[in-house]
Amino acid sequence: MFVITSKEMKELEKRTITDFDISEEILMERAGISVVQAIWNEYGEFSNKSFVIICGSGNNGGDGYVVARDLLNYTEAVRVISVGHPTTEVAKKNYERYLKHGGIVYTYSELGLEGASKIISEADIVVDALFGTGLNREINDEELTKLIEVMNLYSKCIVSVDIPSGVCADDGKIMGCAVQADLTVTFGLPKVGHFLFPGRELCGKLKIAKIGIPSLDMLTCDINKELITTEKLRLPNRPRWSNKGTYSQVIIIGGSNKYIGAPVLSALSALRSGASMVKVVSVSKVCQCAMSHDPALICVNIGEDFNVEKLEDFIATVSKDVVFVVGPGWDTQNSEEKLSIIKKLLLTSNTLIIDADGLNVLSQNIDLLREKNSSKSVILTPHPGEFSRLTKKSLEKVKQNYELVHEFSKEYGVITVLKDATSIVSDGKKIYFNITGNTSLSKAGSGDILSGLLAGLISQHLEPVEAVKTGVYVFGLAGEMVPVEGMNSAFSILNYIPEAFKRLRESK
Ligand SMILES: NC(=O)C1=CN([C@@H]2O[C@H](COP(=O)(O)OP(=O)(O)OC[C@H]3O[C@@H](n4cnc5c(N)ncnc54)[C@H](OP(=O)(O)O)[C@@H]3O)[C@@H](O)[C@H]2O)[C@H](O)CC1
Ligand SMILES: [K+]
Repeated sequence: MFVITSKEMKELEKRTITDFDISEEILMERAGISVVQAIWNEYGEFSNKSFVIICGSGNNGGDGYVVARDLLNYTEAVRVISVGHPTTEVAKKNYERYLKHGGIVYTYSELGLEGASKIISEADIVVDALFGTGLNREINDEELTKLIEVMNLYSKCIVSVDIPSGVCADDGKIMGCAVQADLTVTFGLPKVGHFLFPGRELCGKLKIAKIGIPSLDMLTCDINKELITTEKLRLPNRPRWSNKGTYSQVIIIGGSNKYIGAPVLSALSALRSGASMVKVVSVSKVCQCAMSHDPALICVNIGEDFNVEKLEDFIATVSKDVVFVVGPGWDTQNSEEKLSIIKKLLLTSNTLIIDADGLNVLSQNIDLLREKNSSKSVILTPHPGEFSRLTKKSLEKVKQNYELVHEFSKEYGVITVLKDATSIVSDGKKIYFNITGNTSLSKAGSGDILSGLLAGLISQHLEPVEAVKTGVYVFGLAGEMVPVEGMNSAFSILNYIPEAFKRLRESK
């Protein structure tokens, strides 16, 4: 499903109006009616319910007046609190129509905070039509801030029109203060702010209503952002005649005497996601740990401690058809030598996933990525801390920064997975958001599982970007399958990976 910014939404709206002769009025009418329908579907019939609609001065408020008018068809218990007189032609029209239908409007300036609080607390459902995609600055007006606080404090239930007022549609950030909705009904296509935190949390349940905007193909509009959903995801093809040689080997280079388990988690995850042969190349203790967990793993022991020559010798023997994962549990000692290993791996034509300390080492010389073999796919799987080191930008600046993920991937010719509660993937062309998962994944070791899972999918010949999309989605699903959220070790997530794949296969 495509995801858009407020600017893109305005462009789609404009083309719908000019190229398809569907007026702004029709769009607003349909937007308002779709909110009423969504409320009915969610909360049941209206005869025993009371409503208050908080309308701002723009078209979001205009939608609110349509909602109010349509609700009058079902109940008399409808009130509007207007915050500023409607300023656009269509909003004005719908304000007038509501009045003509006998609708009651209180102005916030006359009611004051106390009066507004009373009306809000008495209503069963508060419809938030204060600001939508037109919010263009921080809300710093004291009276507005107080109103939003009162809505959050006293409402029994809030339904936001398009987006919770105060949430920036383009990045999900709170612009001073914001409404916490129970249900949000958006129009046409979801906006980025619906999927990035805190906006994602403030939406409550999200419904996407069709209001008559033609498809992107018809509008000849190129949108480069998508939400990862099951329909388009690819799964590996495993022909019945295949044998272990049909698939690529997965080779995990990582682990240290400090972090013994990380590469083992990665390796076990690769097996769970379908890899046929997984090697762990590491120090003795890691190899022992790997063997004790699964004798089917193949270990290449480089000695008691990190040994660059032995690693180089091993890499020289590796055939073409391999997926490398470098970094889980590596630690950052001997970073110069480790950097030289990454350089060697970048020169092979095999797919390379760089994770964890592999990324921390790489951040000392990011330009190494420019030397990669041109036919090669490189995947980086940073969490925000690692991405901050890679880009030399503050954590604040990189968190959820989908444009940066996009630019970085384009600049270095890599696929980047910025892992977070909403993960962001880019191959430098498109941007994908993944929203599966929960806090069962917020655990040490879960990143190692993801890198192994991606390697397992690529070993079964999925295109790297397809593997990444499927991988992050399935990884999230596996996290959601933990019986009690958060009460788990990362290790237990491994058990849910096959089941998560099954669920994805069945849902297609
Ligand atoms: N896009 C579509 O296809 C459709 C959209 N609809 C609805 O329209 C809104 C967007 O409407 P718009 O009029 O562009 O914007 P808003 O209603 O969200 O807000 C604009 C008004 O708010 C003022 N504003 C903005 N930021 C602040 C702030 N921080 N503090 C105070 N006031 C603020 C702004 O004032 P200006 O001074 O900047 O002019 C405007 O007065 C969309 O979200 C949908 O709900 C359609 O009806 C259906 C089709
Ligand atoms: K709103």
